[in-house]
Amino acid sequence: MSSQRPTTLGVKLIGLRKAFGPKQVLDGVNLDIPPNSSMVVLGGSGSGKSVMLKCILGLIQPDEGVIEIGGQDVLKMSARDRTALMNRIGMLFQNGALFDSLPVWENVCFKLLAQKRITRRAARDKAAEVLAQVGLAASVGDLSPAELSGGMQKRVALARAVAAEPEIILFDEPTTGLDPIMGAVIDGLIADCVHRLGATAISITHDMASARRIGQQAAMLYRGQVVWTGPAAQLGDTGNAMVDQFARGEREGPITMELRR
Ligand SMILES: Nc1ncnc2c1ncn2[C@@H]1O[C@H](COP(=O)(O)OP(=O)(O)OP(=O)(O)O)[C@@H](O)[C@H]1O
Repeated sequence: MSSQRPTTLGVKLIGLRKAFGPKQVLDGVNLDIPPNSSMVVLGGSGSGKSVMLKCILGLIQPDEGVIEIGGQDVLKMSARDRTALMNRIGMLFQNGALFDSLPVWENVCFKLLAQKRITRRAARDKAAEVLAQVGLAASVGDLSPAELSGGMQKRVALARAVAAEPEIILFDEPTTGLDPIMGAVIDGLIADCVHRLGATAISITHDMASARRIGQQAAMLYRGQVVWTGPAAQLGDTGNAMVDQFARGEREGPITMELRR
């Protein structure tokens, strides 16, 4: 994969709302992720982080609000234009979501093969090239995902997310379940891939070390809204009691008190 132009695609969410039944999960989310920047999104379990990513990806239709990608309102686009735009986005799903019925190389090139952008023979070579970028030997391409360790599965999932050279990449908890060293390795690979592609990145993580490694900016979702944005390097020392409590993992603070009510 050659080094690419920095993307011109940024993502802007304006007043995004989504309810499931009586549960208002997103309640007016505003967030601006400029082109070629990296944003990490924090928030408690069930705060709507994955729902937000799925809205951006077009997998969930929001009830209200605007999703602008590259300055265009995607909710008002024709289905065809939207599909073309979505093809410029890659996603690393929580738990990898690899297909055990396919060998690793087909997983890595799944999107390119499905869209007939590549022959099967070329896909094998492409998979070997992208696997090398995440530190895996070409021979791993012939294995089933079920034969791999958790860390290797995350590398394969990362390879799959970047194989089609997306301009926007969404990462949903890319290091959850890994030991701290493997987590740091995956963070390094994520940062390398995003940099090489010149991509815009949005990552969900519960790991503050990871957030500081992969994010320039951070945002915190709470009660369906973004309550803080700022430099990821400041996490734990932002001066915002809610964010600092969350980043430091402290039991006492505004978030606990609300839970006790
Ligand atoms: N398709 C769906 N149908 C109904 N409810 C849903 C659906 N998707 C998500 N939810 C609900 O929306 C809420 C937010 O879910 P979401 O997965 O976005 O949380 P999260 O912030 O990513 O949490 P975690 O950190 O635990 O992964 C949860 O209460 C969840 O049950």
